[in-house]
Amino acid sequence: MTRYDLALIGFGGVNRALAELIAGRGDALEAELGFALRVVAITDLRAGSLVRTDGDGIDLAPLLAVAPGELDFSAMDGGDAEPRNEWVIREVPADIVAEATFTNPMDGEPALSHVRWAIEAGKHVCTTNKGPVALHCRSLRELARRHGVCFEFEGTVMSGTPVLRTARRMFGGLAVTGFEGVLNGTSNYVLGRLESGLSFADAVAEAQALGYAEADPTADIEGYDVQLKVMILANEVLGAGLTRADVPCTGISALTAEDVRRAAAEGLRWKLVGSAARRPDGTVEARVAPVALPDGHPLAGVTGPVNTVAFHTDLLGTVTVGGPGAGRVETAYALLSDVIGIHEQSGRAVAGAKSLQEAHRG
Ligand SMILES: NC(=O)c1ccc[n+]([C@@H]2O[C@H](COP(=O)([O-])OP(=O)(O)OC[C@H]3O[C@@H](n4cnc5c(N)ncnc54)[C@H](O)[C@@H]3O)[C@@H](O)[C@H]2O)c1
Ligand SMILES: N[C@@H](CCO)C(=O)O
Repeated sequence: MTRYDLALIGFGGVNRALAELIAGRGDALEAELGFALRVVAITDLRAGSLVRTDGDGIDLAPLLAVAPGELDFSAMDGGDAEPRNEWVIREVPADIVAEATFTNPMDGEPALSHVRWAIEAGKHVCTTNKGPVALHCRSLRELARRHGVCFEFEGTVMSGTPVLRTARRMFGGLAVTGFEGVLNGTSNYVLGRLESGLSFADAVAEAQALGYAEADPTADIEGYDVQLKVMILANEVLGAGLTRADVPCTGISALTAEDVRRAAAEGLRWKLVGSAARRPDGTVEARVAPVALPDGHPLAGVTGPVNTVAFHTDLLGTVTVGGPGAGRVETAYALLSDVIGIHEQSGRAVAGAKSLQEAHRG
């Protein structure tokens, strides 16, 4: 039975939910997917680092029994008060590094370094971190190709809803001309709560407690989170090569509860919309801005942390993908789907190498 050893970098909502998935349904996953998962290292800014490469690896149950803010690895066997990210990523034997530290929309650090170190050390990477992907995807892909490892990031757009894989695998042979979507769970949740009478601050606090918001929710409210997602989608699906400067961005902070409620009374729903469209000269224009959509519009009925993106194509017209856009478990599932993707690609690589060997022998 194949087994993948995982190093978890960042042990907040998402990677903790991944650990819960592995601890809670590892055996069922093993039976269904044909591979086992073992966590051999965890690092976190607040908890420190923990490494166990013997036996079953790290015993996850006792860690998960401790409240997130109170976890301290320093007194544990194999533990250290320091996160020791670089040492863990480069030196601890692991097959896959799951990166889920905070997203930095300016330069992608420190996640960018985490991803680079892992790839340079010959480890596959899956990440939910938008910074490195939006800002440096091309160079990281090239680095991964040179080192013969996978670089997966399904959770960076619409959490566990497989929008990137759908667009990459299912749109072959047709031209995507653009897309528009509700791509941030927090702001959409906040707009809905304003409509039902909550204050802006209380609505944001709820989204934080539910695990939807970024470490600094300004990124959700001012649209930077959607800006990164539009870049990722446009660069993946339209081959756009967009930088942040190419995507003008306005968030929802200028909207008041009164604006939202008055619009609703008039049959309009405020949504934070991220969009991109190919111009006749082949370049791509993109933006993030709040829009008051009429009730019948396909994006007007998208509520709470649900996200939806409508892709415009030449052969199929508009194809809409919708599902959870945020949430700890939903995003942990994206990491699991990345591991499945890595397993499939590794299987293909092994099968390809075997058939090459057979061809040489035959
Ligand atoms: N929560 C979601 O719904 C969601 C959805 C999609 C993508 N994401 C992305 O996934 C990532 C993780 O999200 P989350 O909800 O778990 O965030 P979180 O704030 O709950 O957890 C992040 C963790 O990373 C740790 N950390 C920060 N800097 C670190 C460093 N330098 N070294 C080691 N640990 C460090 C923090 O201590 C924290 O425990 C973020 O980049 C976020 O943008 C989150
Ligand atoms: N903070 C983000 C998480 C998902 O990327 C959101 O609310 O959509």
